[in-house]
Amino acid sequence: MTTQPIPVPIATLVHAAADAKPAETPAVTASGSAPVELPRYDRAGIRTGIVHFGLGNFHRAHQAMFLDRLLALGEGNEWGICGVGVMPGDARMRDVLAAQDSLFTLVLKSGTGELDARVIGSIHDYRFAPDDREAVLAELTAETTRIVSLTVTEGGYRLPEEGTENPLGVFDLIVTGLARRRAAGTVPFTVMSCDNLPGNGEVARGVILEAARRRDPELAAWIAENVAFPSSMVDRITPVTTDADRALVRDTFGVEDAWPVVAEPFVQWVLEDHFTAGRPALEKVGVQLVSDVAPYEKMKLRLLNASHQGMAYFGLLLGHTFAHEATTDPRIVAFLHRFLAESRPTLDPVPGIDLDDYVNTLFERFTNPAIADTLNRLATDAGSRIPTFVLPTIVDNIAAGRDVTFGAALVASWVFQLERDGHAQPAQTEIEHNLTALAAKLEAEPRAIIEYAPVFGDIATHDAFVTPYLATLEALRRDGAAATLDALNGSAE
Ligand SMILES: NC(=O)c1ccc[n+]([C@@H]2O[C@H](COP(=O)([O-])OP(=O)(O)OC[C@H]3O[C@@H](n4cnc5c(N)ncnc54)[C@H](O)[C@@H]3O)[C@@H](O)[C@H]2O)c1
Ligand SMILES: O=P(O)(O)OC[C@@H](O)[C@@H](O)[C@H](O)[C@H](O)CO
Repeated sequence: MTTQPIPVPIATLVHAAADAKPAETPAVTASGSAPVELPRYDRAGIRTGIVHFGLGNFHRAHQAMFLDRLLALGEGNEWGICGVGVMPGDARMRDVLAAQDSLFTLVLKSGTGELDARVIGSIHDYRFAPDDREAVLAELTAETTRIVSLTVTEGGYRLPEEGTENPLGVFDLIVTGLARRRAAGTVPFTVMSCDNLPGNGEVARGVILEAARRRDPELAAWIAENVAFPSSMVDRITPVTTDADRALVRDTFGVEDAWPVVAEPFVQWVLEDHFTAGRPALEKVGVQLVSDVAPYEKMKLRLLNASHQGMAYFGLLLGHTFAHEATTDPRIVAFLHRFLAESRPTLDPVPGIDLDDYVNTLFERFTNPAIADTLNRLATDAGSRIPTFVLPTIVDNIAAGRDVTFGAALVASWVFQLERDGHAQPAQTEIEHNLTALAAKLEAEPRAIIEYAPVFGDIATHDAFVTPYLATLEALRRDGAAATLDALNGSAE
């Protein structure tokens, strides 16, 4: 019989490790537990160099982990992270981080059952904008803050209507911070988007310049001239934390942690080396610094993220719950391979990457059962994800005169699933509410959703898309998902 370790609060463990002599390292973990790496660097010496908006699971599994690696090398004290939350739901992160000295456990789970646990110490502060807007602005105006990074989701890059104020919005805060730095003669920070958007740096730049222009065109011109907006490709599949994850961290590693993060071992960060006021030595910890990130981003968004969309709606329609279930269903595997074959001609050569190997690795990652990524997570906010991950491929293929049968079928799978089951999460945005209303009209007006320009642009004017889209939508209604996939997969053989 195995006995479970007596769990120790995460901050207690880390403080004990910091006080221990190097030779005593193993003794500081909870007795009887599997080993967990603890930060052994002096956290008291860390200063905020990065303010991060949208401190959720992905940031904690990715950027915070890379900075933790740098700190473990004895470098980067001036690049500590201060998280900022602006959404009401971020109050929970505020409370958890406050209760555990901003520490959390990152558990990497391989497909063959190995676990690797590390307590991450690079986040050392957090501000919740609804509590104290000025405290956020103080972080943004401090000369020592040299990078402002973002993971605020694809939908987070929409500005409110002109004339509508949102003083707690990410971009209002950033523009106010930049305006104050300009007035004080302080060098501006770099804005580093780490969201899954093509040209994420350019997208962030466009939104920030527009928010600044609404306030003061001269401020917008100063930002355009002086602020760097590097683009990046970021990758690590990071699901939502479950109670089972909390129990695993407690019972296997002996760590009491209210909000650990579980992720896959694979990690990649390709980043444009363009910074206004310096950057951490990220090249020492595995980040690829490049002059042009575009081919990497295009590959990742059009292959990985688009496949996530391809498995999500068909997977849910076939009764699956998890990504690894959907990607071991032969119907979905065949569909995804055909969809990827359609996408491949739209990619540019990617330095150092063989696309066949890349796709094979994707399937190994998707089928990792330990990650238990839910299709519901992948299906959330489809109104932002379909135009980001799927439509650009369709548009490029139409322009080149190539077939778009599988891209159009993917879109139809989303629309049919939306009509049948509604959104994966309760509708929050105006776009989601409008999509709900359009889905209710689909029976009489099958083009209702694809003519909705905020999501689809003018794609409904192209018969090359509309014809296969309507055919799949009709087949889904008439024959169901399994028969529709069989017909699609068979037709392409
Ligand atoms: N989870 C992954 O596998 C993964 C991998 C690569 C990239 N990403 C990127 O990171 C983003 C966040 O993913 P996550 O897993 O951390 O999600 P999460 O739900 O754990 O965290 C999202 C964070 O963004 C904030 N946010 C959401 N909408 C916002 C808005 N309109 N304005 C300001 N803040 C907002 C939330 O409050 C939260 O703090 C993704 O949308 C994607 O762009 C995620
Ligand atoms: O997080 P999103 O909204 O960009 O997209 C959902 C998933 O496709 C995404 O989180 C992937 O898991 C991730 O991009 C892998 O690196």
